[in-house]
Amino acid sequence: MTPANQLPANQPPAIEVSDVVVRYGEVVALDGVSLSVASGRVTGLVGMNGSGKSTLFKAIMGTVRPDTGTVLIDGTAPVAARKQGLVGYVPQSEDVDWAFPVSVRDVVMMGRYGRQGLTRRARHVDHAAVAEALERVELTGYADRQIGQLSGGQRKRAFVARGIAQDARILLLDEPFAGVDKRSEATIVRLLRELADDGRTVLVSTHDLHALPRLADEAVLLLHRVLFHGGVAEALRPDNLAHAFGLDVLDRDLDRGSDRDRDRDFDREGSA
Ligand SMILES: Nc1ncnc2c1ncn2[C@@H]1O[C@H](COP(=O)(O)OP(=O)(O)OP(=O)(O)O)[C@@H](O)[C@H]1O
Repeated sequence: MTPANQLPANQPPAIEVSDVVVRYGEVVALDGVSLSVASGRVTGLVGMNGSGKSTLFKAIMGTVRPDTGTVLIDGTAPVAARKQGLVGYVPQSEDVDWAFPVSVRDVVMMGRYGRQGLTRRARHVDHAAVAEALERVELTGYADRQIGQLSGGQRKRAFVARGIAQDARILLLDEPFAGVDKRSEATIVRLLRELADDGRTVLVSTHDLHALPRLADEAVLLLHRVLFHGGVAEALRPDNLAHAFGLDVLDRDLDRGSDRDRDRDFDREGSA
C-alpha cells in the first residue's frame, strides 16, 4: 500500500487542490487549502462544524468557484469533470428534498443522465446498471418506494447507488454516517472499501471518529486549511484532534482563566 501523501511517481493525483481560498462575503471558509488525493484509497475528511468540509466538496465539484487557487480532477477542471460524470456526490441529508416525488430507482437512474443525452431515454444498459447498483447497496426490494420513505441509512445507500450507477471515478460523501444505523454504516463502509479496491477515489467527510480506522486508509484534518494529512492512527492522536477541533484554544482559555483566578486571589490577598 502506498503511504499516505506519497503518490506513485507516474500517477497524477485524482484530486489536486492547490492553495484554494473560498470566501462567502466576510467569512473565509477555505484559507489556502492544498491537498492531493490518490486514487484507489478511502480518505477521511475530518473537521468540526463550519471548518469548510462542504465548501471543499463544492470546490471539487465545481459548484463553488475558488476566489484564488485551483482544483484539478484527473487533470481536468471541476466543471468539465462533473459534466463528464467523473465525480459522484452523496449529499448531506439536509441538502435533499426528501418529499420530492421520485422513487429510489429514479434517484439511482439520475446517475445515468450524463450518458442519456437530452432525451434522457433510459436504454437497457442503463436499467441494467441501475439494477446492479441497487443490488450492491442491498436496496433491490425498495426500488419503487418514494425516496423519503426510506430510513436515514437506506437513503444514503440510495445515493451511493447513484454514484455506482454513474460509474464515477471519484466519489465524495458528505457525512454518510449521520443518522445511520449500524447495519447501514457497515454496508456503506464495505461498499466504499470495494470501490477504492476497484481503483476509485473515495473522499468521505465525517464527524464519526470511531468509524475512521475501519473506513479510511488516510485522513485529512481540516480547519479552513489542511492541518494534517496522513495515516489514520496519527490523525487520531489527541494533540492532532485537539488542534483540529479547537481544543487547544479551549485549553489556552482555561489556562488564561486560571491565571485570571490566580491574579484575582493574589489581588484579594494583597488588599486584605
Ligand atoms: N452559502 C454560504 N454563505 C455564507 N457563509 C457560508 C455559506 N456556506 C458556508 N458558509 C460558512 O462557511 C464556513 C464553512 O462552512 P462549511 O459548510 O463548508 O463547513 P462544514 O465543515 O461543512 O460544516 P458542517 O460540518 O457543519 O457541515 C462556515 O463558517 C459557514 O457558516
